[in-house]
Amino acid sequence: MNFSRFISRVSAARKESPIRETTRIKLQNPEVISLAGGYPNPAMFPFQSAEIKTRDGLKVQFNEEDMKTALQYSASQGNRAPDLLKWVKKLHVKYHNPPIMKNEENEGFAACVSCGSQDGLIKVFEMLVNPGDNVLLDDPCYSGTLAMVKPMDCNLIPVTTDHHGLQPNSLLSVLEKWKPESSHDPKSDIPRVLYTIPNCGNPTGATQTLERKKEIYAIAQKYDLVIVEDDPYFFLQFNVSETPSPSYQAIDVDGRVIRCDSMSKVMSSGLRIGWISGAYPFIQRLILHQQASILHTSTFVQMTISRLLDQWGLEGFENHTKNVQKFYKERRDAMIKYATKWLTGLAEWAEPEGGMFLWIKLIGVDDTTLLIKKKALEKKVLLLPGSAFGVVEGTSSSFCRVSYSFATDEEMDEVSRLFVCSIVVKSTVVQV
Ligand SMILES: Cc1ncc(COP(=O)(O)O)c(CNc2cc3ccccc3n(O)c2=O)c1O
Repeated sequence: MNFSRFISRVSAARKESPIRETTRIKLQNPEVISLAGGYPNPAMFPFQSAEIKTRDGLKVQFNEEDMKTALQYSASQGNRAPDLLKWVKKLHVKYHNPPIMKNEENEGFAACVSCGSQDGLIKVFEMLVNPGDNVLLDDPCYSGTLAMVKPMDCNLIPVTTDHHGLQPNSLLSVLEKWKPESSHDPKSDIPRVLYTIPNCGNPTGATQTLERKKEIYAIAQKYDLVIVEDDPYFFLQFNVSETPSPSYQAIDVDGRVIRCDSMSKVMSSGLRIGWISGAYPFIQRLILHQQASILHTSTFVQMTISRLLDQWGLEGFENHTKNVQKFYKERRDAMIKYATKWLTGLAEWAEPEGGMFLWIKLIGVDDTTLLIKKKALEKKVLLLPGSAFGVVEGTSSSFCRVSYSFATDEEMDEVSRLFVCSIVVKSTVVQV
């Protein structure tokens, strides 16, 4: 892989901060007496100890000595002591077994902890995209990603999806405008980046089959694309009996996959823990970005997560994720029950295989925006119109996104009933 082909001008210009370099040296050589870094003295921190109880009766405890570490600056890449990065590697060996782990150190597997995958994702785009670039994305696309890339003055190219996610033929038809060999021409405007949500998509709930992932990966090899796989719902796949649908990282023999993971759906969304992983040449650029932006993700939060994982072990984490899968599957089933009860004949949908979202198409409604923002709201129903997820600004959408993660059965029943009222009122207006 020619990694430098993918690095933006801004990212290529980043250099290691001298201050952060001293942090790295000190962490790697604890015996060194350092007067270099501007570390505040922890004796002046007001917090002395902490204890967090878990639902399964465990305790994550921080004594006075622990707090000196937990409340102090730490390495930009992520905590090494105690070691969240160790856990990241263990989880990736278990769930993805990335082929690049066999590569030489300088092109092998690496990871950088971020404040949620959103923080990591915007840094990935800033690492890969120059103004004017052509960027390929799932369409519809997670609105949080659109908020990142739309201001970047690049040309966003939608790639059609269906209830199995990204369509390989759609990707091919978009790329046929270029010759694959154009990827060797630095002056060509051939796309270099494909962003996709491989499993339990937002907003569609779609999961790409392994066959599709292999087809798409082969296309990425042919046209020399980097695949940014944004996979915060990986652990929310409902096929709890089998192993989760493999990630792109699991089939990435070239080092062209940059993977975004999140703990938001399985551990906590407010603690803001995620990580970006992939080949070291990419992760190295992200670490430099962390040094220049947030310095590092909260040391205390990283230690909280790693200390719980130390107690759980991989088996305990697996048991927890199976509980999470079971919970969201039950919520999905309830949402389908009430949507079927109230919306049959008025709307259609594909049953999500995981995640938290149901993507509903209203029959006979060209664009749901006004219906959702006005009619539904008048009935005290708040949903998201499909237009919020369109790659191309102003695109109409017959869809709306429903999140079933929080609502009770009663709320789902009532929302579906009220939503029908707003649709029926709308269609009455149309008849008149
Ligand atoms: C595909 C995809 N990629 C990345 C992220 C960000 O995850 P994190 O930074 O690791 O927590 C997300 C989170 N999606 C949402 C978040 C959210 C937060 C408050 C209120 C509403 C929210 N709605 O609606 C969302 O869809 C996502 O779906």
